[in-house]
Amino acid sequence: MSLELTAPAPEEPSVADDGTWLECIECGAQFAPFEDIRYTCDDCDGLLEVRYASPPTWDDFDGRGVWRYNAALPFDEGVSLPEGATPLHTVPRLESDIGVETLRIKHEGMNPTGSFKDRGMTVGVRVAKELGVDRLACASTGNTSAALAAYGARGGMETLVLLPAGKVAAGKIAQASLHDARILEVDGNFDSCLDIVQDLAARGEAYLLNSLNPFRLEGQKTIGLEILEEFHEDYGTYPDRIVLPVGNAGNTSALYKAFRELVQSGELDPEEVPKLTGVQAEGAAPMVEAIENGWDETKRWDEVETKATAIRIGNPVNAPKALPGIRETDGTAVAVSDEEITEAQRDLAAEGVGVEPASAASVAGLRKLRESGVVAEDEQVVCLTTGHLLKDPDAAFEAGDDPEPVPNDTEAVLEHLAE
Ligand SMILES: N[C@@H](CCOP(=O)(O)O)C(=O)O
Repeated sequence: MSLELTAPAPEEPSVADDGTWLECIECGAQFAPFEDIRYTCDDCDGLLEVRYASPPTWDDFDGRGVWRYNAALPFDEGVSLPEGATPLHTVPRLESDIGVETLRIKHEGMNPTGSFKDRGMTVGVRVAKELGVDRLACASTGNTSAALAAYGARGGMETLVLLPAGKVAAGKIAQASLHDARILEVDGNFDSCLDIVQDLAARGEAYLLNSLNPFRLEGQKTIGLEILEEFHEDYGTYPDRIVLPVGNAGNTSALYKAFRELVQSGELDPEEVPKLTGVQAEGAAPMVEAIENGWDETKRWDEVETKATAIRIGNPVNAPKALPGIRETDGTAVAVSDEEITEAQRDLAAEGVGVEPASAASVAGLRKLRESGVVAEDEQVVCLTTGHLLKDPDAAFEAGDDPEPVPNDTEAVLEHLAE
């Protein structure tokens, strides 16, 4: 495996603030982290990454949840609900049915607002406070808006969310609404919403907290750190592969960064880095297209459709970070149909794990890759499930069984059960 490491400068650059700085992944330009607001490189518009003079070691970590990993984050604590420390479920029947040596499910739906976005927001909203901004904003297929609304409320800040009209699951809008976000429904898809939010941010109207913001991804790195720690505790090894749903490609980028930092600090052998394996819905699969064609960038899909609304995205902004993450860890990407997603949602539910459709894409993708022989039977695999079942009650009703009406009478109920 050729795990390319972009090592930090041997000496801290002059822009470093407490050993932390921002660096462009394209041209290497470096910026002070908290003096000005920027999301991309001033010189070439490339994506930025947060860099640290001292990458973390396992011994640095202490406590529970996202802030256990503060040695790998820009602050010691954040605006917290708290988040992280999600379960790594065993699923014995599914494991044997799919036919891999080990299958564990990292259920990010068990975060405070029901998705992994909370990990990014606890850091992102803390940074917003450091920068002294008033208004936070995001484009969202739903989960980011729910998390931003809750963490913004926790931080006492104004929040603005732009959603694609008619394409956001009910649970997610309810969350943004009750947490008092100002909700704008745009007559367009998620990618158009993000274009507008980027324009608003560029005009200084709001602080952008989508995963284009490099600090969001710092919080999301902790998913990878938790998986490695817990898996190692249980098996004495690290997983061969981590399979994850891909929308804006923030998690793929974040996990890759977590692994690179551990390699840099000598805590992880490049050979032990799990293969990052992305799964998209067939109707919204620009990353799969880029991986299959060996492209260095994705082409924007203007028309996207899938019942997995959380990954209904045609222009993944983090593709320049995520494509190398998949390639350099020897991973792959695969597209699955909506039917395969629903089937996987039922499979997980049969093990007691309730997830929204996009989350089930990881399991659907694993099954497909196992059937085609890309994933071997002796592999140890972790699938990431990104959001809770209750996020999308309509999809759950559609995938599950209908309630049966019965008379208000015990004998009649017994008769009905005997039918
Ligand atoms: N699925 C996401 C889409 C936005 O992604 P982000 O990670 O860039 O915020 C959502 O829940 O809105």
